[in-house]
Amino acid sequence: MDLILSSTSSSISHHKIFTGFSSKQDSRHGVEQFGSLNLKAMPEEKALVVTNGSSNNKIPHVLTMAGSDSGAGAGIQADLKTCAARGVYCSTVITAVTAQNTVGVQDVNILSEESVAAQLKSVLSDMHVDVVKTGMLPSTAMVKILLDSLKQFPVQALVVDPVMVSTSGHVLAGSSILDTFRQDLFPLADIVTPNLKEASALLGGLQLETVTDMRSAAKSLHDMGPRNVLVKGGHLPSSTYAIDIFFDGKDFYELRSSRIQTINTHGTGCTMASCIAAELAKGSSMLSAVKVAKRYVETALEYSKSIIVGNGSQGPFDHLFKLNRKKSSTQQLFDPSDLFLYAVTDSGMNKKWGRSITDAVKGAIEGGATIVQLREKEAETGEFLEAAKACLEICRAHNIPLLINDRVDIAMACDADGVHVGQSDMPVNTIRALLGPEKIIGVSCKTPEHALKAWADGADYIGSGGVFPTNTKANNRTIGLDGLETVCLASKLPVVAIGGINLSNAKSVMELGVANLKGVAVVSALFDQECVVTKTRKLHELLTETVANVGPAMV
Ligand SMILES: Cc1ncc(COP(=O)(O)OP(=O)(O)O)c(N)n1
Ligand SMILES: Cc1nc(C(=O)O)sc1CCOP(=O)(O)O
Ligand SMILES: [Mg+2]
Repeated sequence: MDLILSSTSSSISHHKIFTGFSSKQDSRHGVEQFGSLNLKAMPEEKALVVTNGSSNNKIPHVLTMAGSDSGAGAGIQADLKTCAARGVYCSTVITAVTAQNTVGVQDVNILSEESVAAQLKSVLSDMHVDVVKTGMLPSTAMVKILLDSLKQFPVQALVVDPVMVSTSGHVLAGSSILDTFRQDLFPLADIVTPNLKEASALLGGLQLETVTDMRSAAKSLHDMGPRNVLVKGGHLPSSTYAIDIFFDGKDFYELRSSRIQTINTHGTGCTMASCIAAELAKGSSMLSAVKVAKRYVETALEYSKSIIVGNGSQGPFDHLFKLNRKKSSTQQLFDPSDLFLYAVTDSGMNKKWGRSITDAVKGAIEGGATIVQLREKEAETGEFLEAAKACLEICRAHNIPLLINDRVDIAMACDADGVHVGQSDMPVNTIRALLGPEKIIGVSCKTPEHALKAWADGADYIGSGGVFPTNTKANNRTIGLDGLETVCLASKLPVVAIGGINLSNAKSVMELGVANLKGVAVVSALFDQECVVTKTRKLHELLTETVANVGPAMV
């Protein structure tokens, strides 16, 4: 998935000051700080135990208020599975019981207002809920009940998926509710996540057929009061990609993922919204939550594209595709600026200079390396795994991402932050399905075609080279500074340059001044040296100085 293709500012001035939603920032829903002591309307001693974010016993908690889907692809069931897959507790308030399957919706039984109010009270009066996510809200009265409950029991964030029509075309909330959504619910929402049909209905039947239309829709919906809007373009006609527009009141972000060829798409909307809620409950910023959610859906669809559940024309997908993987709690999320000084290890060089791989990694980090890749071509598997675990500990202690070259198995076994692979290694989409949405994947690219494929396959960055001749990699084709520039200009992903880069030529690389060229990856200039710290530090200083002179395009 291409997470952010463009981010352009809107010229509108907004009536609210956007503070963003993150673990360190406040929210409007009455809780001072996520992760700090939160004394909601609860018995005092209980609040102290369950709401202190620093307590190991506190599990992030999403409450979903939605309809039950008997086929379990969407609604409450999708929300439960999504939260489970993302490591978040999920409680439920059921608004309606639908009878549906892969063919369509056969029956809808709306629960009484009393029952809905009682469910809300049961959960909110007892449990610490971080985020409320709404799906099918079949009546105005239910919206009002929710709003009253939130007044009494404030939560950290409100995610509103304005469900109106099932994918099979069944009406799940009538048009009479539109005014309530617009006037009462949206102003309290941290994000609303309509699909094209819902956005159109909310905007009085406005035709939405292009990305430009989606942008204006996001802006108009934002004017109704939510802090953020995500217009999902999954049904956009004649688009090669699944494009969503995220608008935070200031900037537009165009989020693209590959359009997976499958009929198993039932429940993607509910899943997207509940994944956003789950990530927010864990303390993510809104943009990061949306990015992870989009990638989670894309990965689940890719993984489930051939599964068969039912005989109808729209099947569910497998939310729990990575159930057998343990979840990392300290994963480094990818930041393109991490590519600035990319240290790639080499066991031969370390042996030559009589140092261990862990000492090499420590030295590089001390000298200013911003990301580390273990490239141990000769290592025996067991030895490599032990070394990787030891290096991961060092990297985690310094918040430096650790990637593994080639060996997806080693990366999985030690829970590294990601992998770097070449053109003839395991395909990126397979790696993504194995590693999940948040791991970092880099791919070596020598041509614009490689670069575009890496992006379409869901990589996070590309390594491009050899910029200069190198002795470190046998038979490596040199593409030169020109070749690097051509790849950078074609790439929709951030780029790190590699191959023969050292203190005497790194300046010429960074002086290319292409915005997505984020740094240099280096082996011998750091590790075929007596002192790794000194060489890394010198290169860091040189890069910093060069980037400062080249100007803001590089940052
Ligand atoms: C950052 C970075 N870029 C390119 C490479 C080369 O990877 P690959 O083409 O798979 O070759 P090997 O490193 O496996 O020999 C890299 N390792 N890192
Ligand atoms: C590992 C690697 N990949 C390359 C590519 O062109 O993709 S060049 C290379 C070797 C880089 O080592 P040094 O910094 O010692 O030249
Ligand atoms: Mg390789």
